[in-house]
Amino acid sequence: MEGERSLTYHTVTLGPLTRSGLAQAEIADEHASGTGEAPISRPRVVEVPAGLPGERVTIAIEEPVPSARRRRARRQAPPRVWISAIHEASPLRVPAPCPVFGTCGGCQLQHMRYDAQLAWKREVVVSLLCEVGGFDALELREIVRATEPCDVPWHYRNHMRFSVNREGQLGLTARGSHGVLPLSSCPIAHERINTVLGVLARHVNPRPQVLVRCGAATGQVLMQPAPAPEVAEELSQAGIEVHTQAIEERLAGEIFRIRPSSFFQTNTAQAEKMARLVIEGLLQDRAVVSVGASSLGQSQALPKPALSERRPVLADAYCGVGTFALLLARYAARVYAIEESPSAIEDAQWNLRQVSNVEILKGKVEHLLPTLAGQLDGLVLDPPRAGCQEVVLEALLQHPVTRIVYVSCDPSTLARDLQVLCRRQTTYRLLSVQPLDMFPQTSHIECIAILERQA
Ligand SMILES: C[S@@+](CC[C@H](N)C(=O)[O-])C[C@H]1O[C@@H](n2cnc3c(N)ncnc32)[C@H](O)[C@@H]1O
Repeated sequence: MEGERSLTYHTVTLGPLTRSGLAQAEIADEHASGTGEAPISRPRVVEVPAGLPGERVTIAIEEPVPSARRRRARRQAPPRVWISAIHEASPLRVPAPCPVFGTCGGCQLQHMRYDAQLAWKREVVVSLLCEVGGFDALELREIVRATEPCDVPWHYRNHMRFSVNREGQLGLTARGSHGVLPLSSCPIAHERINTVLGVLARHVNPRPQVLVRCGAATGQVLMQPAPAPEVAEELSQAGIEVHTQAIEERLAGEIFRIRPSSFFQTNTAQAEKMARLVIEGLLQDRAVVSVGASSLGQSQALPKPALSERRPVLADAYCGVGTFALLLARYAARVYAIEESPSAIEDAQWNLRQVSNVEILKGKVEHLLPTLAGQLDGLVLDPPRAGCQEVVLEALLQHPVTRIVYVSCDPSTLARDLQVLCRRQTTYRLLSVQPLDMFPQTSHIECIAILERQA
């Protein structure tokens, strides 16, 4: 009936996790037979937040209210599902510290032991590389490394975008809805962001959103919009001097300026490891640099380049504020840094102001890389979640580059692009894929893949 919600309870054994980190549960769904006889029972799979494979649980399912708009669009909203009782818990289950875990759209895995999160992430990568990438499961055993853990898998996020509800309360949005869950702290936000959140929770905040960023290594805090004077005063008493235009962050011994809308890696400690993996992946065999796995995560300047070799010509495609370009400059004859966002370009120009061998190319990678690829010895690709455009991959097939390091925040588009580069054509060989836990407690997976041109 229109406007009435239906709520049912089912006791089930939970199946595997989806790639979004939700447990699958099969239930029997009853439909009217249409003949006036007994209803027909059909199996249906629902996705259960905060569940783990093999657990015996009772789940509550609240069907959405059918709206005329959705009926016209022939689109049914997913039901709201939650665990109402756990009868047999998985040995992988741990208490989730966040009171809104399971309801909040931010985290999916707080209830899972951290070592199991890491193992699950590797499995997701392997299965996508098999199913989408067309790679053989046996060869992937060697190629896909164990997920690189985050040393402290809490309070790592240096960037949070909070939503503000009609009452001016700040929070994160509930899973599958626009409803705001008011918060005064978040267990994955950096402690300085939580200090800000604690102060803002006592005030009526401007809608629709408040962005808070902090330099994990510098301690600087940026807010947008700028806080009202009385809020700024309270923040100052809490030890936070607010920046509104840009902050600085230190990574691998270099300082980067970051403006509010420029991309910067969300987890500074893991970004440091990533930077080392990128440099190592691109240059290791050139005897230009040796950055062993043992040095991962050490917050110090990168090693000096050897002087013996011809220095390579490199490109940092989708370069953001110039992170990899700046770190690679000392090892290269020339680095081309490609970026389309005006804000990130402005930051990159500042961050690269003291290096003379980096050229910033403003525009889309798909427009600029095809004419550049033929000159390159090495390339970093770090696209957004959508992965690389077909024209970018085509250019890399037409003009093979000796080494490519592909940094990906979505293993499904990584697998799709690797299929083109290494399987549809065998122009490149996949040397390694290193999952790196940039986003602990969530289902997001970051990977660094290293490709070599086939002889
Ligand atoms: C995942 S971020 C990587 C940034 C940088 N490599 C880093 O580690 O900080 C992707 C970047 O690509 C830029 N971008 C997205 N689509 C692009 C395109 N088609 N051409 C050029 N840049 C693009 C975004 O503005 C963003 O800065």
